[in-house]
Amino acid sequence: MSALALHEAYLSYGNHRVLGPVNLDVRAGEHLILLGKSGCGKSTLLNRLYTENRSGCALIPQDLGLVETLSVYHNVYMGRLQRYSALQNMLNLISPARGRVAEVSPLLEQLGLAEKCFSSVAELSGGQQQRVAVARALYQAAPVLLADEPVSALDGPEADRVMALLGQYFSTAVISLHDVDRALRYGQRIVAIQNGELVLDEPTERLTVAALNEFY
Ligand SMILES: Nc1ncnc2c1ncn2[C@@H]1O[C@H](COP(=O)(O)OP(=O)(O)OP(=O)(O)O)[C@@H](O)[C@H]1O
Repeated sequence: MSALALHEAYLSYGNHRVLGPVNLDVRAGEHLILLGKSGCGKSTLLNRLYTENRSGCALIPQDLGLVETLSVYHNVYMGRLQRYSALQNMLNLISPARGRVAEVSPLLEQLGLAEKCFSSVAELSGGQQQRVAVARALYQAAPVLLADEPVSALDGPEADRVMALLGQYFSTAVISLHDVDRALRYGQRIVAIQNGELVLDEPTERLTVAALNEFY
């Protein structure tokens, strides 16, 4: 069953065509990794998938989309903002609801952020901020994850832990990465972008690091 699909799609900014025609079916239950040189169009593709499937997707954007003046807790809570009334959201902003804190805390624990729950995001390192964006996506618990280089600011072991966590929480995901070795370890299917086209679309088991390095 297809979870997300684009058929004969052209992705442009004004007159500048970035990708197209794009034909892509993301099947429910698969982890698809997007690879390709900087500027090839990975974010553009992820953003289009999100724009067309907003209600069913959790997005970790490349710029993280955090509110730096708010606490870690409040940023993670934003993953479920739509589930609550405006009044509940406002009250929670002033005084965090105990039940919600109890839901968010284990996620922060898993991401090594437990002690930062009520710190403002502005006070965190880049890697910590990236983990807050990951926690917000986990908390949202949407059927599909769209993630744009979600571990780029993390060291190797931490990046692997976060990738494993994303895999555990989301059965269906489209994730852009720059690390081909990690792509082979975490993806079931790899799509590479080059010169405005999806030039490779293969199950991971048919691919090697050397084959993927061709796209860099
Ligand atoms: N808002 C925008 N307006 C105009 N052009 C844009 C915009 N965003 C991206 N582009 C252009 O679209 C192309 C694809 O950019 P995109 O950010 O999708 O690449 P990417 O593969 O995600 O790159 P990176 O790996 O560096 O994040 C680039 O040529 C970029 O300059």
